[in-house]
Parts: sequence; C-alpha cells; structure tokens
Amino acid sequence: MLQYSDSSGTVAAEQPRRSATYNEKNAIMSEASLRALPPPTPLYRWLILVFVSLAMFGNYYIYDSLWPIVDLLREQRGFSYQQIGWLSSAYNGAALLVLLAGGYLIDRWGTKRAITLFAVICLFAAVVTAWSPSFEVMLAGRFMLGLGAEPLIVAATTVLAKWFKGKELSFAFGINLSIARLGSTSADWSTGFASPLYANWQDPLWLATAVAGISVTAAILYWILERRAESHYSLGAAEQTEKLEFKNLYSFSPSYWYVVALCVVFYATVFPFRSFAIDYFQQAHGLDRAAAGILSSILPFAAIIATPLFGLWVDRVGKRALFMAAGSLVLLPLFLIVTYAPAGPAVSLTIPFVGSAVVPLTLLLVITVLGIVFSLIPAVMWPSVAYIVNGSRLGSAYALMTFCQQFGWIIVPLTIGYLNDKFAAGPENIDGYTPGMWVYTALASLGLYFSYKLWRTEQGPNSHGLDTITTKSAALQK
Ligand SMILES: C[C@H](NC(=O)[C@@H](N)CCCCN)C(=O)O
Repeated sequence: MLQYSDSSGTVAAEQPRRSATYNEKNAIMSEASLRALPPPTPLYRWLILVFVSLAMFGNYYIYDSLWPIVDLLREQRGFSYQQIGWLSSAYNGAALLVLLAGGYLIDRWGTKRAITLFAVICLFAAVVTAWSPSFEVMLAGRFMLGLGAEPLIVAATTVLAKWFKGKELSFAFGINLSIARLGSTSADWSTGFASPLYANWQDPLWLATAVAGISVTAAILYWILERRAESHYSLGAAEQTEKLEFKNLYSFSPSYWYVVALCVVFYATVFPFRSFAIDYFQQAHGLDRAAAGILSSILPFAAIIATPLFGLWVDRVGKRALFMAAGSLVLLPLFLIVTYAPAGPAVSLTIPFVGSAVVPLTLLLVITVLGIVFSLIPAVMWPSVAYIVNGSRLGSAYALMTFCQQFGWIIVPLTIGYLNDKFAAGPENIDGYTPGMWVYTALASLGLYFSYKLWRTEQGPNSHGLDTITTKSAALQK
C-alpha cells in the first residue's frame, strides 16, 4: 500500500488500483533522498524563477500582440469591432473549459511536462493566429491560446509555491508578475521598436510567434534545471495541485465572495479596456500607432515597478480592504475623464530603444493613474485570499476565483465591440466610443460597491484581519 502526503501535510492511504500521480511518485522518491541531499541554493531558486517567468513573459506578449493591429484588422481584413471582441473572448471561452481540468493535468504530469506542453500549445496558437486571413482560423488560434496560456499561469504559480514556500514567496510572486507584465509592455512597445512590421496585420503576429519560441525555450530550460535539481537537491515533497471543486462553495465566507466579485468586475474593466485602447487612442484622439502603443504601455509598465512595491507596503501596514476600496474609488472617474475632459497640452514622452511620442496630458495622467490602480488592486487582492481562506483550500479558492474572472472578461469585449459597431464609432464619430466608456464606468462602480462591502465586513466581528495583520503583528503572534 502506498502512502503519500496530501497538501495539508497529513498522510493518507493510497486506494488500491489507482495509479500514483506524478506528484505522489515524486513525494515518495524525495522522501527517500531527503536526508542525503542538501537544499537547493538561493541562486538555483532564482534561476528557476527566471525561466518560469520568461515562459509567462511570452504568454502575456502573445495575448497582447493583437491589440496594436486592431485598426489593421479592420482596414485590411474588414473585421468589425464585434469580431475583435470575439477574438478576445475566444481566449476566455477556452480558459473556462481548460481551468476545469488544468489542476488535474498539472498534478498528473508534474510541472516540468505541464509548463512545456502549455508553452508549446501557446506557440501553436500564435502560428495559427498569424497563419491565414480567415476570421475563423484566427478565432481558432485565440481559442487555442486560452487552452495553453491560463493553465500555464496556474502551473507557474505551483512552481513558485513549491520552490519559495517558507522563503520569499510574496516577493517571488511579485517578480514573476512583473516579468509577465514586461511581456504585455513589450507587445505595446513593438509599435515603436518594430514599426516597419506594422505595414500589414500579419508580420506583428509572426513576431509574437518568435516570442512564443522564447517561452518554449524557457520552459525547456526550466525542465532541465528542475530535473537536475531532483538528483542534486532535496526539494521536499511536492504539493498536490488543488482542483477546481464546485462542492462546498457555500462554505467560503462573504469576504471571499466580495474579493471574487471585485476580481470579476476589476479584470472585466481593465483587460477589455486594454484590448481596445490602442485603436481608441488612434481613432478618437488622433495618435499614430507608435504613440498610441507607447501610451498604452504605461499601464502595464507602471505595474511592473509598482506591484512589488505595493506588495511590500501592504505587508507592513495591513489595511488591505481599505486599499482595495481606495483603488476602486480612484478607478471610477477615469473612463469619463478620458471621454469628457479636455485633452490638455501635448507632452513629449521618450522611451529609450522604443521611440518617442507626443500625447495629450489628460490621457497621459489617466493612463498613469490607471497603471497605479492596476498595480495596487492585484498586489493586494490575490494575497488577501490567503488570509480569508483556510490554507488547505487555498488552491481551490484561487482556481475558483480565476474561473469566475473569465465570466466577466468574456462578456465585456463582446459588449464593447457590439456598442462600438452599433454607435458607428470611428474618427468621424468619436461619440460612438462613449457608450463603451460608460460600461467600464458601470463596472468600476460595482467594484467600488464590492470593495466597500468587503471593507465593512472586515471592520466587524467576521473580520479575517485583512486590515489589521501586518508582517510585524504576524511575527509577534509566532
Ligand atoms: C495575476 C493576474 N493574472 C490573471 O488574471 C490571469 N488569469 C490572466 C492573465 C492574462 C494576461 N494576459 C494578473 O495578470 O493581474
């Protein structure tokens, strides 16, 4: 009879006839060698982080490579805004399907094989998206991207948890997310450093395919490193990846559901806004593509720097629910300012090796503030779940949150595309973009409502300490 440690650390008896999963076998093998081998060196841990994060870099680049060519797809291939919305939502449709099985596959194959396989799926997705002028083929490519990209993110998180648990886990998550966001930023910057490619819709997508190659290479290097580590270091028993489970949903507390609701409306606002932003800056504000790309890049670029800093700050001062409410409040007026406020004076922006842009001050300020909110809310929201949910159910809680996130994110691009088409949005009719901006504003007000409810709950007897637990208070409790 086999014995293995489950994620809560208890030893369970293996059921007869069920073959051991990859992690179970790994746990048994590492039990035997645990005493003989030294722990991995810090350098080895950080190398693992770099390769897994580079796999994420490619993943985020491919996802965002579509947005700088929205105008070309409309002009050269006659796509409507609604078809652009479908190209965005196809990713989420696939993610909804695969997230149900993702945890199982990662557990079965182990993260080495899973990350490489998902990176290869992303590479194929990039090829299919760039391949043919047919809308249906492109849609299939974006669907395939959802099948690879979202479970790759889950697998990467599993790797970080395994290598950094009890070490610098939050900081490692912050660095991982920053490198991933560099992928989004680079896709926006490609309008500058790769501007000759933007003569047609296809070449920027081939560039994305090349970046997908970086992702696969990084995944293979991670595989080699982790395999070497298994015989040189004691890695401890691998955690089992928790599955998405729909039973016992009711047992999560109201605070958890307020965080999930905030997550749904927050990402349903920011990600679709980014999808249409470069085209919007071109059509409604008269920027050229390179300037629109540079302006759009400020959002993920701000997040690269500010997300880890907000993480460190919040760990020191607590006040997590308050920070989420404050971020939601700041988000609320931004889309209306973009729509109704005067453009203000033109200001010049230069990004070394990328290019320069002259952009209206109002847009620059709004995107910068949006970038700060995009750093603050994710930096506080994702780690907050760990304070609300019991450790043994944390994996399920995150999987469920990511699953719910897709529902908002699938609907909004379709809605914005529909509204832009219905109101004939374009350079001759800038007002046609206004209904879409009101949709973002309505979602942001829901975000404010959910974060206020969370804050109120956390002030009362059912608090989980979101506003009170700090690194200092946690250390005193030990
Ligand atoms: C941490 C969070 N990640 C997600 O929301 C992922 N489910 C999807 C990311 C897709 C980006 N192209 C984030 O990025 O804030």
